[in-house]
Amino acid sequence: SMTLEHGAHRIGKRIDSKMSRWRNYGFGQFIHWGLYAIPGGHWNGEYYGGAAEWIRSWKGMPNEDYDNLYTEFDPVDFDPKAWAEQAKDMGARYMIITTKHHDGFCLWPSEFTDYDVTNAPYGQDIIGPLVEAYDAEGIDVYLYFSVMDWNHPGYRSKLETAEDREAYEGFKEFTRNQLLELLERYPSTKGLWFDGTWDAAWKEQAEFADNLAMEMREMIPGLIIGSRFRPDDYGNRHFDSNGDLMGDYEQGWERKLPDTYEDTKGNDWDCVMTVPENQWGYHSDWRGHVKTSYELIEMLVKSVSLDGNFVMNFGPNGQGEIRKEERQLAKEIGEWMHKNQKAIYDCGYIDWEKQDWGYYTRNRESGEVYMIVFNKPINGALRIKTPAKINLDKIFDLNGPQKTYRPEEIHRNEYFIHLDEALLETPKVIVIQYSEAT
Ligand SMILES: C[C@@H]1N[C@@H](C#Cc2ccccc2)[C@H](O)[C@@H]1O
Repeated sequence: SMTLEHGAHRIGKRIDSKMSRWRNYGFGQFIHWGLYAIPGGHWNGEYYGGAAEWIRSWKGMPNEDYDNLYTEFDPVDFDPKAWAEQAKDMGARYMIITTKHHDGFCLWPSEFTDYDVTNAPYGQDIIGPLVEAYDAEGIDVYLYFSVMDWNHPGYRSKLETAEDREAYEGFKEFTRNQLLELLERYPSTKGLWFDGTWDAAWKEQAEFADNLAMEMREMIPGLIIGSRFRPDDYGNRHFDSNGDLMGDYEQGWERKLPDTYEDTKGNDWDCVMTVPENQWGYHSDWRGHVKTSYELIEMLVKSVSLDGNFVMNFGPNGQGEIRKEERQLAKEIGEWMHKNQKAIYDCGYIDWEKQDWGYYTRNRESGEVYMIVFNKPINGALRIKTPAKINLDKIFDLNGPQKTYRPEEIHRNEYFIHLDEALLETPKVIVIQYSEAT
């Protein structure tokens, strides 16, 4: 392997209690909110087919028109307590809020730029009340921060001239100042979710990013930072030039899921997921497929079954309201979570052979296994194959009358259990208590 100054500084998972808390969340909420919510995917009567939070990059939106949107930002319906209660009811255990997206507009009063909420009609801090409201609900808050910043004069996507490099030094200082400012203002945050770090200019900043990450971790010991922040000595991100994960967990699963445990490389990871195909910020005209609560629950379950966290995105509108489609999804997912959260919280992967009926999760403390059944076979027989020396001691429904199942052995370590239900209305959880033969 290569000698790297600024590659991975740890091989394998973090095992401290703060990271265990992160690992056990299971379910999180992403919130993308900012100036892009005002146009909501339209400008001058034209429909923008891209991701709403990228509308500034569209030829139909002149940059100066976008950059002046801050003069209209006055979300009179913003109600952080209502958002936090909804997240609690949905069963989210952490929340990631965009403090600054690629456009550079800051949802907190920043000392280092005028392009922030204090200079908009709204005039007040948005991040502080959100942190407070979510902390009050016991939901941990993480701060999303885009390094790429289209508003800052020193930002460069690549460094070609001496002038570029000069300007970029100022941009790096600005970036550091804003990050330390966020940790100073919101010390209860548990971590940072970085984005906008794919530029060539940033990929040359291995030493700067490494030192900044260390500085932030000194400010808040145990701070959780994923694989999307630092480039290594050769500009590699997520995994360094030796293939080792950089940061505390893998942030590569954006709008996609791993299919097998091997795909996760045995690392901690999160999947961040949009409700439409590709809209993070508010778009008033969702086209194409909009995911149902069934699909989102399956993605959540699949994530946990593969040792990851699933983070579902919400995009409040320009008035600060959460749209009805998202409210309905939160309600439906919450109904399932209220009855089945035991199969999600504090759970992760178990190396039993995946079956067509659905997914296994395993509680990391108790060792209790959960079968989460999505696909009932025509004959109602659910196959269970375990590694050798595993005894199935007790099998019963998580909900409803405590129905117990008698496994029918069909081969060594292979069984059927038989469902009574003619039809499953929602994904069904069955509990397996097992022991290992000594
Ligand atoms: C978490 C998500 N990352 C951002 C992006 C992107 C992007 C942009 C261009 C090509 C590929 C990905 C989205 O705007 C959203 O914030």
